[in-house]
Amino acid sequence: MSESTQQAAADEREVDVVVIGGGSTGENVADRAHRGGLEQVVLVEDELVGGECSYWACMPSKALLRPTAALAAARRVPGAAAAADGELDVAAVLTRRTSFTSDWDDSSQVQWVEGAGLELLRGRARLDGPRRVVVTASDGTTTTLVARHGVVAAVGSTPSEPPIDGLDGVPHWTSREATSATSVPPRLLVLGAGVVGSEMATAYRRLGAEVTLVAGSAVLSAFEPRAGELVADALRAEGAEVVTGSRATAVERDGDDGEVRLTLDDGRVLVGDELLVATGRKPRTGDLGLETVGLEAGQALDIDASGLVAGVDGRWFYAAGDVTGLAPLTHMGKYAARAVGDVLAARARGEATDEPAPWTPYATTALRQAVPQVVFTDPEVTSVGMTAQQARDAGIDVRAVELDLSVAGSALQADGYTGWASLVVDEDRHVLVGATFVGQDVAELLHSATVAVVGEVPLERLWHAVPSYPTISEVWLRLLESYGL
Ligand SMILES: Cc1cc2nc3c(=O)[nH]c(=O)nc-3n(C[C@H](O)[C@H](O)[C@H](O)COP(=O)(O)OP(=O)(O)OC[C@H]3O[C@@H](n4cnc5c(N)ncnc54)[C@H](O)[C@@H]3O)c2cc1C
Ligand SMILES: NC(=O)c1ccc[n+]([C@@H]2O[C@H](COP(=O)([O-])OP(=O)(O)OC[C@H]3O[C@@H](n4cnc5c(N)ncnc54)[C@H](O)[C@@H]3O)[C@@H](O)[C@H]2O)c1
Repeated sequence: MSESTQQAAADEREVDVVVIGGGSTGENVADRAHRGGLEQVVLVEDELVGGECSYWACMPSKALLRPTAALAAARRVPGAAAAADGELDVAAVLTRRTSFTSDWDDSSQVQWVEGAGLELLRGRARLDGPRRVVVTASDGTTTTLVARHGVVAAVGSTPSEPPIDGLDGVPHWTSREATSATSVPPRLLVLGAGVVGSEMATAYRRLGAEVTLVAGSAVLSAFEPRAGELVADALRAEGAEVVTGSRATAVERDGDDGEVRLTLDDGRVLVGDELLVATGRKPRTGDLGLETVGLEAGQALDIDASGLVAGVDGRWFYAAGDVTGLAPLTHMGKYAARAVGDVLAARARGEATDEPAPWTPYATTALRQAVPQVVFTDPEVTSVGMTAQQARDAGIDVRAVELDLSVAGSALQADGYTGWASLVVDEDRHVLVGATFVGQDVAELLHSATVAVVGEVPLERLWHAVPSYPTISEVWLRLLESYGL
């Protein structure tokens, strides 16, 4: 027992489960474990209950994007366009965004936690050896929890920034400032053209900023290459500058909020009034006490199919959500959370002792095989499963079919509709292992592809899933025809 734990011994309590992190993932683990029959489930949260998604990620970012997408959509439909020729009301957009974050107040989520029968403990949690968690409250008092059935790390991730000369000393935006800003900078530099960079470049361009998007790679390089090309084309068409294949080497700023100058590896210097660094995320495990259970501080937590962390003795330490480095998305964190909460309850009853088989109730198979994602740029980019290249790299005998998205439904949706779609087929099994749709309003098309991938529906049977006319879903028919059905 460490010195800090000895001091806190008077406050030591045994409980069923400790969930560290009250974000969307942690809330769901705790709820499922409790519903499964575990009475004393303690949720430990250091900041706002609800985590990144509610306050600085999904909700506010989509709230910034949605009004601009609605306006752009109306302007693409003659007749409606005439009624939509005014200016975007930026103040109203920001106000609505703030309402979606409940003004960064977590009272309603706290109410939900309490109503669900969970115990909320405010403070910073640290592991202190197997099954032990020391929680330090903001006034310095500590509580030691000893978990009978398990400890779950659902601590999320934080921005990861590249080593750029001067960056540490220059105040700049991360996704938190970009999603909570109270005004729009006249000129915004965005470093990183992944999901955060592409979405925020779209939002801020449409809110009136001059935007320059810079990436070492192509835009949205984790997706099919055509998806990123179409998003880059659209951003350029709306007046943003898109610089790909360039790395930033140095940054400087006049004072704390003056002009920012970003130097690129080809010598160019970009100038802006604000800089958003959106170059990926890292697991929030730097100060979690991982070394007290034989793991390395700062590492992503490697999990088995039931969420059990690899490299730790005994069956008590689980992880879910961004901290695992797998599919850092709210819906996938919650999917993993359901499995972990359920398996904790099952194992407390003496059931589910082995690692679960793929696609069985306690398994998180989709985390590795069928991750759906929507990027809310315009065009939207949606994908599930593997890109053609990823499938080839995995040794699958692949055939990819792709086409421009142009069907009666898309023509009706918007004049000049621009879109693209592809299917990645495993030729041995004749099933889909991946799909991508790009275009306005394709987000709702994605779940059909997810069902096809997860269900391993043979193409010959998929042929009988007839898309309604005239909808954008008709692209499914065109894709299957292109395949040769
Ligand atoms: C700008 C942006 C937009 C995004 N948009 C989307 C989207 O549209 N759709 C989507 O699916 N995903 C989106 N994501 C990803 C999504 O936000 C994350 O995948 C999700 O929030 C992860 O949830 P989590 O519960 O694992 O982690 P978090 O939400 O980060 O929650 C972890 C919680 O743990 C707490 N915590 C950490 N360490 C401790 C500790 N030691 N003690 C106590 N508490 C601790 C933190 O305070 C935090 O509340 C977006 C991300 C960003 C950055
Ligand atoms: N709609 C959504 O689902 C949504 C929205 C936002 C974020 N997210 C989640 O958040 C995660 C993090 O997003 P992100 O955009 O921060 O990361 P990301 O991994 O998607 O993209 C990082 C980008 O930074 C670039 N980059 C890295 N180092 C660089 C350097 N030194 N110089 C220039 N460019 C550099 C990369 O080339 C890439 O374009 C995503 O993986 C996603 O899961 C999801």
